[in-house]
Amino acid sequence: MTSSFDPQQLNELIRTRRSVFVPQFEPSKVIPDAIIWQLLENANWAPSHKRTEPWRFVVFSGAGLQRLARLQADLYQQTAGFKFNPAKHEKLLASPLQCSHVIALGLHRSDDLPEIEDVEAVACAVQNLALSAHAYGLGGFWSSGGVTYTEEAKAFFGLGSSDKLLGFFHLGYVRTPGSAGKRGPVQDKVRWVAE
Ligand SMILES: Cc1cc2nc3c(=O)[nH]c(=O)nc-3n(C[C@H](O)[C@H](O)[C@H](O)COP(=O)(O)O)c2cc1C
Repeated sequence: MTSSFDPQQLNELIRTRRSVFVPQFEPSKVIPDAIIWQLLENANWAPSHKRTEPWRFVVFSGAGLQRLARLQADLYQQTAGFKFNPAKHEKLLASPLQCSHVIALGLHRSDDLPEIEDVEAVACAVQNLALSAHAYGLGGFWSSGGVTYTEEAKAFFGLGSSDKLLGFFHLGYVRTPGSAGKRGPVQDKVRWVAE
């Protein structure tokens, strides 16, 4: 079977995708929801063992970003204890408002698979989302900070007690591109057995 895709384009897309962080976003420039749906559709085409499709997304935009900011900051205040850091609290309040959209990344547990397979499938979905954002000329990054792994956050994102919140994908138009990426040689991570 011959492919109608250009592998060079895919190589370029994958290798030039960079995490673009909130201070690099164009403030107050909003991505059309139709594009966000394309990113979500591509995320939904990720593979999953037994087709459990464990990814669950909650999209925040407009006034929803303020709700997210308030929720994160309040939850952090309630759960941080002696580690409470006012600068972190301030950042949790401010950073969603500098994004076009923030997508909470949830994992819905399947009863008949090891948890790691659900995590793997959600990670595939998030990578589809990240590459799609890059293809549309958007910036974004996966954050697992803030309230990500707190039990208290789950209910707000429609997750049950055995489900997981894996973080947030922040999205915006790029004002300041990141520096070139860097990876160690793939040869150092591969063992090739041919005989
Ligand atoms: C599961 C996961 C969690 C991450 N969490 C954070 C985070 O909390 N804060 C952050 O600045 N970057 C986070 N990142 C982004 C990484 O810092 C980034 O991917 C890495 O530096 C490589 O850069 P690149 O994405 O431009 O190739 C996360 C990435 C992954 C895959």
